[in-house]
Amino acid sequence: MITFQNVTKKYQTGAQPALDDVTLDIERGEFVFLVGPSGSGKSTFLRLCLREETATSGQIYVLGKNVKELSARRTPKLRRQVGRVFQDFRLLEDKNVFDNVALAMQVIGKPRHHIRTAVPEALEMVGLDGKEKRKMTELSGGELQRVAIARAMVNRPKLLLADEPTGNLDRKTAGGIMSLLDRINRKGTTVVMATHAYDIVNEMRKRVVTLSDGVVVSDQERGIYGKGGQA
Ligand SMILES: Nc1ncnc2c1ncn2[C@@H]1O[C@H](COP(=O)(O)OP(=O)(O)OP(=O)(O)O)[C@@H](O)[C@H]1O
Repeated sequence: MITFQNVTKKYQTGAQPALDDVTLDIERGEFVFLVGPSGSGKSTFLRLCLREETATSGQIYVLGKNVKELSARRTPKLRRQVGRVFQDFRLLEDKNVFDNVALAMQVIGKPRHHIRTAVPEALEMVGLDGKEKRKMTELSGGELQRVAIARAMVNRPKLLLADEPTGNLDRKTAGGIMSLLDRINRKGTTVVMATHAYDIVNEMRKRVVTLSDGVVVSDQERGIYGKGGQA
């Protein structure tokens, strides 16, 4: 699903590489936590997967495609096949719940009748059925993240990349979001989640890849992080 072969990423301004000779395989169906201190390279890893940044050296394969060799025309196609969730939700404030999710289908030209059935299904999956008309200002943080997850999943991607998706949520709300991501994974979507939240990582007992200064320092099945774990 994702393969990094000896990937190094140096930003122009940085003296140290953000990722330094990273080799990693993520298989179809896995749930992987990417952990490590601030600045260890987690977001860089996720951005490289979608060619938002290009590797300085090494090879990256995502969904069977060599990311470096993708033409400008094919890059958007890859991005459309990958769902994404962020700490700050990135929703459109002036649109309601339905429209925020529908937009992900409209931009890729899905027909209106398909949107009319797929959006309510996605909202039901995240537990927001009945809230289609709500504005973003009328939702809690947890609900906003559920809208963002519905938007990420409405086109049924095989891969979901989540960058600190619980960072703005309290512990209990974060737990609800993690149950939802777990359910999405169990239905077959590969999930890669960058996080600092050691309590969540330790509870979930999934694969944990730990980065430190751009280097993979550990990779554990059913791993733990912080307090008794790595990093
Ligand atoms: N656009 C950029 N230009 C220059 N340097 C960058 C850029 N983005 C990230 N870096 C640097 O690359 C390194 C890795 O950053 P990255 O954002 O990938 O880390 P992170 O583990 O996601 O951190 P955080 O947990 O704080 O989000 C850091 O030293 C950072 O300062």
